[in-house]
Amino acid sequence: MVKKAPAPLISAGRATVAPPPRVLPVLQDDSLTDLDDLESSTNKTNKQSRLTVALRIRPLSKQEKDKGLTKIAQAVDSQMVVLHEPEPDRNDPLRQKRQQEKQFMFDMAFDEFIDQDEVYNKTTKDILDFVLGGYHATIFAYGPTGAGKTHTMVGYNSNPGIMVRALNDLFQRMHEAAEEDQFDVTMSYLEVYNENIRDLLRPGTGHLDLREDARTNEIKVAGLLEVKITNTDMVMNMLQKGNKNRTVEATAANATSSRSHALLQVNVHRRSKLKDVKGKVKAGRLFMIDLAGSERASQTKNRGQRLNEGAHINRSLLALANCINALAKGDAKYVNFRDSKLTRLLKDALSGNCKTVMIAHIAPSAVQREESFNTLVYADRAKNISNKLKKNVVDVKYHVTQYQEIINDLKGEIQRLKTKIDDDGDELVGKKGSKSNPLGGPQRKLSPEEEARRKAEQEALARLKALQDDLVQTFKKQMDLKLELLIVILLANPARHELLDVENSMLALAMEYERQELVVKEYEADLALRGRKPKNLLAKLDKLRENCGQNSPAPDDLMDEPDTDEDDDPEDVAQAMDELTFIIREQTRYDDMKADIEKQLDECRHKAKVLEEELPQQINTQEQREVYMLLLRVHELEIERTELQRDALLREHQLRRRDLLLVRHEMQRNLCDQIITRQRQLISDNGGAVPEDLEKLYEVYVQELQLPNREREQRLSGELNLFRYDGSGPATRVTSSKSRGSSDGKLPSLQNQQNTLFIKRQALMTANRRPNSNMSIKSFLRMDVNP
Ligand SMILES: Nc1ncnc2c1ncn2[C@@H]1O[C@H](COP(=O)(O)OP(=O)(O)OP(=O)(O)O)[C@@H](O)[C@H]1O
Repeated sequence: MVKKAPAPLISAGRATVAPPPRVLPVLQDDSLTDLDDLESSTNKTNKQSRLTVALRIRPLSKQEKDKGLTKIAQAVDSQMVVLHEPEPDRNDPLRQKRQQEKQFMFDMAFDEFIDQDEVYNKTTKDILDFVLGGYHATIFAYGPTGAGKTHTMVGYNSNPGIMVRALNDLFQRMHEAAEEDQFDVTMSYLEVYNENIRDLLRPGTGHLDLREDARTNEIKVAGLLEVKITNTDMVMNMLQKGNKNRTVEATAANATSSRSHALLQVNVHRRSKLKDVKGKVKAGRLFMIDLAGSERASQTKNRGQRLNEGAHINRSLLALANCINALAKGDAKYVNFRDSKLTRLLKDALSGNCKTVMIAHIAPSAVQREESFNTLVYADRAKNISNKLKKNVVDVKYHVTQYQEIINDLKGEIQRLKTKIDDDGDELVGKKGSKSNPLGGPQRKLSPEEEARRKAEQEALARLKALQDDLVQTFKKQMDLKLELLIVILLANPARHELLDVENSMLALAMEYERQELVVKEYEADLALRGRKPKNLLAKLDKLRENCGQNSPAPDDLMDEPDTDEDDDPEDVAQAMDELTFIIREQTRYDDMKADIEKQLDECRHKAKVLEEELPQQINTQEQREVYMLLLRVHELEIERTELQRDALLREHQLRRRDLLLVRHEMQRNLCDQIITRQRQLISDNGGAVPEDLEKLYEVYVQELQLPNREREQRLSGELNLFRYDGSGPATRVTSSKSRGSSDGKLPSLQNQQNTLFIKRQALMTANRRPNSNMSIKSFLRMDVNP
């Protein structure tokens, strides 16, 4: 029996991991708020996450090259894979008629030149944030035997695969976050061999059973060893141990063929070291799976035991393929996960609460064409599978209690010490004064020095008390001000009385401003085209804003300046100006309120600092010092709590704002579409011929609309680089890199191009409105526009 090369040992930062907290059952928290970037790939309305599918093609092996095999599979770009037909058989007319190549699109495509690091970075690196944020994630390698699955997932000492890289990275990140959070990490490693589950970390335990948790529907392996890991060295040891125990044999198709499916599971419990009032623990889970490869007996030339293994492997992979088929059709109800242990283990990854990445593998040579084609088809189908994502938050009851206890203890301690100080003060007075002379004897007259000392002590005590009260007041005021500031930031429109909608309203104001500004710009452009005197309305608005900023006494007057032009402004323009004036004043008002509160807060902070410096000098006894320290601590804790609440609200607010921005981009996009479509219609109505280069540019535009986002950006910027409009003639296709873009060597921004289109459309419409005027397409194109 051949064993796989041991897992590599690469050292990385160590992270110390705290002992596991006592946990209550797993809660499902639907919020996805701390995963901004990853969330963009999930549908926010139903929190569905589509399975991410990557396709990797391995290089031809030396033996394949020696045999003169040619490559028929190729990644033509970062997403598209093409599978060519082998040389057509002249004697087979059916084959000759077959389409010469098949194209497949995936989320990512990696050709032979893409190294392990890049594959890891693109498929898995970001998933770690997901896991550390309390989500479940699975990365699994799929494909026929010898296609490179183990190479990708496990790798070699010198060139480790995803499992090692992910665990190293995980510990690195935990190390970086160790100041704020505590982590509790466990791992288990198992294989499914001949439909039996074996513990790779404790192979002596025999076959293990699968159980389904009736409450959570989670599949569990009974008796599987779960090792608590605290650093990367430990992880590497465990991985090496597990890989040594994995069943690997030489076949004709692969000298180190995995005869089993290997599943590495890492559980990460994360909780805040800060006094987290919510007391939640995020329970993330990462599955990394190296499947055995499907095989054809003719290719592997297996006999006996190997043949039996192959049959088991094929059967479980067939069950997996059936599940993929059913899930891709959206028939989640009728998916039969029970057909094999593999599919039962993968149930969550394929249809549950899990962010899943499938890395499909194919070999490039013509000999494996059938297997490659099948893999591509299944990988393609898998793209249609979606999972429902939920953050897994574990409630740790004692965490909250503990936090409350800290405050209660501190308060109790303060009370005890205060009482002690009072008693000491009384005792002091009793010893020295008449009121509580314990002996009841005649009072001794105090010497002038004693009298002066007593007076000084009393004064010091009174000062200390006053300072304490002052400090408490300042802390309170500071907290009030912080809250007030929060309210001001959030409260953009007092009329609506919706605290959390402030920034949204501000944004809405800004959007409305842009919209109204467009009306004014359009009007100014129209005036310019008609040869009328410009009104400089925008400059007036700028001035108004400037004056508002300087608190000029009567900004209203600016807008009431008599108009020198004989015509009044059209109604819509006048309305737009009114709106714009109103918006500017509103924005200025909110800016002022915000600045005012911030100033008060600064003053308060300063005062607190002075007091904090002053107070210790007045403290004479240890007890007083302790009271002071405890008081500070209590207030610090309370401020901390307020700040946490504020951060949470701000964060929520930022998310809303981002949503609004998306809506706004979409609106802009629609506007552009309308402009382009109507402009084309106008050209066609006027019987004008669209120049070829402009037509091509339009084709690019239409194609670009149909492309997925990332490719859209690349393609559009590439294509736009080829076109240039210099204002002096028809747009030209530019070939030399030097002459690309505008005169300053830069490509005009998309926004500028849209503005250009917009202004030209206006010009054409205005010109054609005039009697006896019909602007030609040529002059339209030649028009000198400076958007
Ligand atoms: N991207 C790659 N670059 C270089 N060599 C590769 C690559 N992928 C695979 N190989 C090599 O191809 C051979 C087969 O790869 P591997 O064992 O990973 O295949 P597999 O899909 O896991 O096969 P099986 O299902 O039989 O276990 C190995 O010698 C491996 O080193």
